[in-house]
Amino acid sequence: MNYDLNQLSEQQEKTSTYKALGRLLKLIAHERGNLMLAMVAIILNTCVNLFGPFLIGHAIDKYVVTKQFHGLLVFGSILLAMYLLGLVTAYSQTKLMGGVGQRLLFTLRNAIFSKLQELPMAFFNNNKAGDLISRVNNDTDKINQFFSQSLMQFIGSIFTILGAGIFLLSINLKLGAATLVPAVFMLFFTMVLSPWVKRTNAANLKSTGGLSAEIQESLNNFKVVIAFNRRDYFRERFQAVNLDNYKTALRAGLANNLFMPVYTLFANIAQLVVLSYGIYLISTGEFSVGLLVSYLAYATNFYNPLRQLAALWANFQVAMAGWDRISHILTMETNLVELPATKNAAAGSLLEFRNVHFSYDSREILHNINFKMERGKTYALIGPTGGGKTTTASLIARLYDPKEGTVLLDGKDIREYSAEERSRKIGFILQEPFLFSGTIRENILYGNEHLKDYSSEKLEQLIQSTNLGEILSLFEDGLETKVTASGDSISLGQKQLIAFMRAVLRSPEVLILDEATANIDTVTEKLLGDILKQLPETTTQVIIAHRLNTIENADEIFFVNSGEVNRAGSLDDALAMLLKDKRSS
Ligand SMILES: Nc1ncnc2c1ncn2[C@@H]1O[C@H](COP(=O)(O)OP(=O)(O)OP(=O)(O)O)[C@@H](O)[C@H]1O
Repeated sequence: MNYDLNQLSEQQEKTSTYKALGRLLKLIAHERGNLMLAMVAIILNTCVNLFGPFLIGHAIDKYVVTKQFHGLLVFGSILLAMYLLGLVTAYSQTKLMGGVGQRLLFTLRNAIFSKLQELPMAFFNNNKAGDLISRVNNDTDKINQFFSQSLMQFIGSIFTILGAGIFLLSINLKLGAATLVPAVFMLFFTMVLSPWVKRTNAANLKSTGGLSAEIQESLNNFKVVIAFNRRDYFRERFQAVNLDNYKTALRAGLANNLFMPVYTLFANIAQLVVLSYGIYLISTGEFSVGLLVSYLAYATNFYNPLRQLAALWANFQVAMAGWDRISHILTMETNLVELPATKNAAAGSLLEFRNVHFSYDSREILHNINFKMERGKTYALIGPTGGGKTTTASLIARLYDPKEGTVLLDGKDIREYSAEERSRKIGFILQEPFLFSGTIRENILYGNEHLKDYSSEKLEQLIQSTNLGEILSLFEDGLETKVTASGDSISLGQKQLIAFMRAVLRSPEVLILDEATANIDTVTEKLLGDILKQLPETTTQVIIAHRLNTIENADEIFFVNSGEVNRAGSLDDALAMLLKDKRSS
């Protein structure tokens, strides 16, 4: 599956707007009641606006021309009541649709975020966090803006246009037809221009995503930026994407604002037609002054909402471009599907790689790998940098699936385990452990749901009984030690210690340590070694290490390099293999 969202957008640029709209409307299907109420409000509002000019024209011909001014008072009162109804209906529809828009925003953000939680590593390897943030924050808001501010105006405008059109044609067919001719040109102009408007808006949203990704990258790497004094480097990169964003925004602005002046021109031409043709008809006695006044108002009522539609149409195109970007995420599926469980798992090795091939992209990283790991034993993976150790460990933890072949856990294809079962069985301490802002206690509880209701005392007892007490005592405030966002308030070694406690407390059947002690002093490293020795006898350990002293107690050593995983025999053999590799490279 292709997980690159930006590449996908290019391939699917021609998605039909109406299909996309259909899918979006499904998301607010449960708001049917509110939508209907808002619709009633907008229809009432439209009727008020449409009948006003008719009543005024009628009053002029019947009471002003004949000088019966008492009737004007009655009509004035009716008009006032209608305008008040207009106020109430306009307020109601704004309030109702504001709610619908905000709830849609809420639902969309939840849906995208839950989808992001389901997607596999490959998705995150292919997309920048900043771009994803922009989709969750910015693109969803574009849709909210359309629904809460524009949709009802949109529908209201269409009703007003239809109503005014009917009045125009029914008052005088010839004059009505002449008045509507400019509208046909407007329709044609809109149809031709819309796809381009949507494209320019999509390019602008993509560029906003790129801008957000750039900011995120430079903020994440601020230490390197400062240490190398390369602020100018990121400044230049930022300026480049900012400039691109500025240009795409200008283009989108130009596209969005092109409708309005053109529509205004057509509306003015229509007024000219009404005036000149209308005066001609009065001179021939076919038309009255009152009717012409009403007629001018209806022509305005027809063309003003059309002009408003121009602005709303641009908002609609922006919202649809945003929705395209969001729906690409929502339609993504994880490629790590769960296979139906087979009944009889053949008992045997705890872990087995059977004819495994793996590549991230086109370059093969692991080629036809076969090995077994037994329960309760300790295995070491060694090899040169970039040799494929972390990749092998990632396949054991099913962060990825092999392109070919099978990884078996406890005799069963690893794909048959549910994500919960698998993560209960396998503990993984990553090269760069990630901590959440909060306390050590909260970080330890992450992934250890069964300990959630433990009191601090009970948790401390457990920590002592699993021999982790000495590690915890290295932190001044124990379990309550504060960890700030992304764990920058503590050292890398301390992070590894917390990740170590988190993994050991889960009592996994397989514990993978990927360079897990690389940043820890020798005394503490020995302490961790002692704790590992005291893990249940059935725990299988897979240790990835560059420092050979950390693996001297391993039962078996695998040498991972150039797509192969080979048994290294003794520690001396492993060292010889490493040296040979160094010399030949
Ligand atoms: N997400 C990824 N996308 C594309 N290629 C990757 C990715 N992760 C790793 N690789 C490539 O796969 C190869 C093996 O990487 P891996 O991290 O497994 O090596 P390693 O032996 O663990 O290295 P180290 O000792 O430096 O941690 C490397 O050439 C690396 O460039």
